[in-house]
Amino acid sequence: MTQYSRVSGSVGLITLKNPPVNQLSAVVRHGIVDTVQKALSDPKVKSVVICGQNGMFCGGADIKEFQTLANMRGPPLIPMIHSIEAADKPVVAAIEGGAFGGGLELALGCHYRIAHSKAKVGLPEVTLGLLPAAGGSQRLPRLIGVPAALSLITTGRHITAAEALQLGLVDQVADHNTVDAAVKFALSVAGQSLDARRISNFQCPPVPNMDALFEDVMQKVRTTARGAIAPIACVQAVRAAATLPYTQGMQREKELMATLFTSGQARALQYCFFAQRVVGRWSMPSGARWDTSKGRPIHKAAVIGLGTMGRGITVALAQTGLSVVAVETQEKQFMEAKKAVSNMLERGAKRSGKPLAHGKITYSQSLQAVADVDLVIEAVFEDMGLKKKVFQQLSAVCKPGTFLCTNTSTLDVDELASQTHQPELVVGMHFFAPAHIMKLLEVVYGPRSSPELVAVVMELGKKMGKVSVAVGNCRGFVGNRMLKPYRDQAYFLLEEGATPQLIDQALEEFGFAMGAFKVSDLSGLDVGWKVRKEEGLVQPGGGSGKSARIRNGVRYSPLGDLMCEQGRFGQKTGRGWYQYDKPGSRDARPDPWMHSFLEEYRARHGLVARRISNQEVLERCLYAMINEGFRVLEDGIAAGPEDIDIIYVFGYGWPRHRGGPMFYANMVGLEIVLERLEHYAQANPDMPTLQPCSLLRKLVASGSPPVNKWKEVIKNVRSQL
Ligand SMILES: CCCCCCC[C@H](O)CC(=O)SCCNC(=O)CCNC(=O)[C@H](O)C(C)(C)COP(=O)([O-])OP(=O)([O-])OC[C@H]1O[C@@H](n2cnc3c(N)ncnc32)[C@H](O)[C@@H]1OP(=O)([O-])[O-]
Ligand SMILES: NC(=O)c1ccc[n+]([C@@H]2O[C@H](COP(=O)([O-])OP(=O)(O)OC[C@H]3O[C@@H](n4cnc5c(N)ncnc54)[C@H](O)[C@@H]3O)[C@@H](O)[C@H]2O)c1
Repeated sequence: MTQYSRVSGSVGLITLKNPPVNQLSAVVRHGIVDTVQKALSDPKVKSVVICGQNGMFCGGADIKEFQTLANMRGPPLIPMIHSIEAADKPVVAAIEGGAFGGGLELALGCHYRIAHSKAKVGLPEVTLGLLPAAGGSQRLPRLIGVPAALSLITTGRHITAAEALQLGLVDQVADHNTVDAAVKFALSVAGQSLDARRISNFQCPPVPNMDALFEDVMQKVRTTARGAIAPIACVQAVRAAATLPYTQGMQREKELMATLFTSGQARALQYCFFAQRVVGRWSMPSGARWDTSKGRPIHKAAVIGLGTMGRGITVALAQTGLSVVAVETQEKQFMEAKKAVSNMLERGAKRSGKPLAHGKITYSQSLQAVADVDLVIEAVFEDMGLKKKVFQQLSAVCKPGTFLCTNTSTLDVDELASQTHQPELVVGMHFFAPAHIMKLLEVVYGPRSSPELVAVVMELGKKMGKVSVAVGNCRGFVGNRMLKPYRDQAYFLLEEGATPQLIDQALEEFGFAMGAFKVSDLSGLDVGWKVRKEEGLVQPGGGSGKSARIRNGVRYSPLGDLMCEQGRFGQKTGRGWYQYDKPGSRDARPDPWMHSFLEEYRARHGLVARRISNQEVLERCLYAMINEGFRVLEDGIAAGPEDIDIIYVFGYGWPRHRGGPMFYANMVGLEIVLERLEHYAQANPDMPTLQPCSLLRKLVASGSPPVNKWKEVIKNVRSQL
């Protein structure tokens, strides 16, 4: 709703009231239209201020209303904003908290904008698969110029009030009560001419070499968009602002929006927006939940092992303001880590403009130094024997009640918990490399983990700026468990006739940041090789005969092992599935050696290469992964499809505009996924990961309900077990 009052004698004050972010629902739009009308027709009112309740101006259009255009009721935003701009009394937007999307567009329709110094503004529509279609794409370039508008609209980034002032997006920044400041300002401009304040009348500030600018931006956007269409439409809309009269520009904005609105991408991105919030409302099979479990404050934390991961985790913790004890036993690593952490912190401070967090870290080579910390994150080598020893030591050294967390990527968290005096105080905190940058944190609880600890760790993840997802304990947890069948299929396709480039290209065209083989080169082929050797899966020379490609009755590809035997560990050795200029280089080039290597391999194993289509690559890799996702849901390892999707979008480079693997399966059609899996499983009886999981069958049998209804089917399936 919208509240109206007259203040300071002659200022009409309109307050948007629609928790949580004063989003512009139909009722709010009605309220704005009515109250603006009231203010303009009241002769005692000389100027108007629009603000939002609870320290928030407006979070934009109500995204929940975006199911279909036809469902949108109430006054449309565009004429509402036009009538504010056309008003003959000055209208001032008092921006507290934030003005985003339609909220900022509303403010751009006002004649003046005053923002609190802590407020943020932005046009994040592109992140929802849309563009600022209530005039934002046309007004912003007219106000702040084409280059700055392109930067804001194509990225959706939020900017501070200071930056907004510098760009001329707001007229004044207030340090104290913004509404009071806006009312004072409104009184001071009452009666003044508004001709020069209506942005739609402005010409875009001229840009030299405009064609070149747009070509350049379009090229950059196409490269980074990875198949997303909204950023491209945003450039086209700004181009219309720069080249067409306002009314025609608005028409173009409308046409572009109509295309985006009905695209599956907008649905996927809006699903991701809500899914990200759903995963914050975690629950455990025991019934413990986010809203009934209370954590306790963490003042001091420790990190054990300062290798690749430990360094990033130390930085992420220090940046939250915590005191951190960083422990590393090897002298060389110890010295290198200190330098590396310090450099990472400096770079982070430069990027964020926030002060350095150096002083908060103390370094030690002894585990005794962690005796008084509240929480420990272990990040030593991925070796169960070593980790068990470290957990026994931690349990002996730490004060009672200390939370013990492991950053293992695959090992059994319960087994580690069983090494300690208080197994209920042990969970996994699975960060992704680089740990201070990557957004995802998998929080892995076991059957004994205390809800208090899960609450603490989820909260800590939030403070570190992570998207934390609580999942159950199993090999590889959710992310790496689902990655295995995906990778296996990529290897099998190589054996059957594909090349690393062919597979990667298909996956990158789909929208992945990197294909499976480029990722493998980046993370190092030796990591998996070590694990497979420990598991007794590796036969020197790849073995021969039928058994060479079968392990425990299941198809196995020794290709990765053979690559490692040749010292081809990926980027670190300058050779892997691709070749690189030198070790450590990132520029992957196809390696002709690979051709003869694969030919020789196929000949040895009696395999006849066939043509593999992009469709087969996508179906086999993605559907195998999705099938495992259904098993994860069936096993209760993830609470719902949203958890899986968020893990993949934030941790594994899954294209956000495709919503995550489970949402994608739903978009493709569960019956189609089932049919294709059945087809491939029949052709490959030695690949059980292609055998459709029973939950997928049950979902199809219950009419393929939309993804937000799956939880009900899963609940029924579990209750029948
Ligand atoms: C032809 C047709 C013409 C159409 C015209 C188009 C107009 C326009 O260009 C389109 C838009 O404005 S598109 C919109 C452009 N605007 C945006 O993209 C801004 C989206 N919002 C945000 O980025 C963040 O919420 C804030 C930064 C506002 C606050 O961050 P924070 O303090 O960390 O809080 P939090 O945890 O994030 O959210 C709290 C709760 O609020 C909920 N909710 C939030 N916004 C909502 C909305 N607009 N709606 C509904 N709900 C919204 C959110 O779901 C959550 O509830 P839940 O029950 O837990 O799920
Ligand atoms: N590298 C990744 O991409 C990645 C991603 C997610 C999780 N992980 C997991 O994180 C953990 C660490 O991986 P990493 O890549 O950082 O390994 P790393 O080899 O880079 O670092 C491990 C560090 O631990 C130190 N260490 C060993 N024993 C120790 C002890 N008893 N006390 C203190 N320090 C000790 C080593 O000296 C080394 O510096 C592993 O469990 C791994 O599975 C790694």
